[in-house]
Amino acid sequence: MNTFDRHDLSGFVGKHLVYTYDNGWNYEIFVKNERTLDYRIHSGIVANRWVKDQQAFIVRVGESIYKISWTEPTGTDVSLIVNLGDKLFHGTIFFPRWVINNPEKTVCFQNDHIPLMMSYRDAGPAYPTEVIDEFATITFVRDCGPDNNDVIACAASELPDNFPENLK
Ligand SMILES: C=Cc1ccc(O)c(OC)c1
Repeated sequence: MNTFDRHDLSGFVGKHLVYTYDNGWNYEIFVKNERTLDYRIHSGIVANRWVKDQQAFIVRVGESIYKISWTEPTGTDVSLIVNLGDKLFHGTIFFPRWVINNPEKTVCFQNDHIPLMMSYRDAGPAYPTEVIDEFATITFVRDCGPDNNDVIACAASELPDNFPENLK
């Protein structure tokens, strides 16, 4: 039997993480509550995109291992494994073809453009999907408490040059 309580997300909710994928893409996530995340993207094909209050499935699959899965208004599907004990992370991103063709269309504060993103999603093309399956290294972790709206509050391009060192 498991020695951990799979329903206990208290070791994960409120965590603020920065991680770098092996392909060089740098991402930042805040686990806002048991069902919600905020994030911003520092580099990669959609650098400077940021999102608040994305609804997600968040589950515990090990003593300090969590999985987060969601589908976005753009039609992009994401599933992440966050292994806090080993500072190891794995992300699988399923990009619709239109995002690969025109990534700049998604670079915004998405919350201000939800109907537009859904219209892009519905216009497609969706296929063939581009699957990005990459490990990442967690470079920064801190606790910010649940439902904190100050953690992800601007685009990566609007942060001070010394981020994230200034947050430690
Ligand atoms: C497409 C969104 C997306 C992709 C990979 C990620 O690690 C992520 O973290 C918040 C978000």
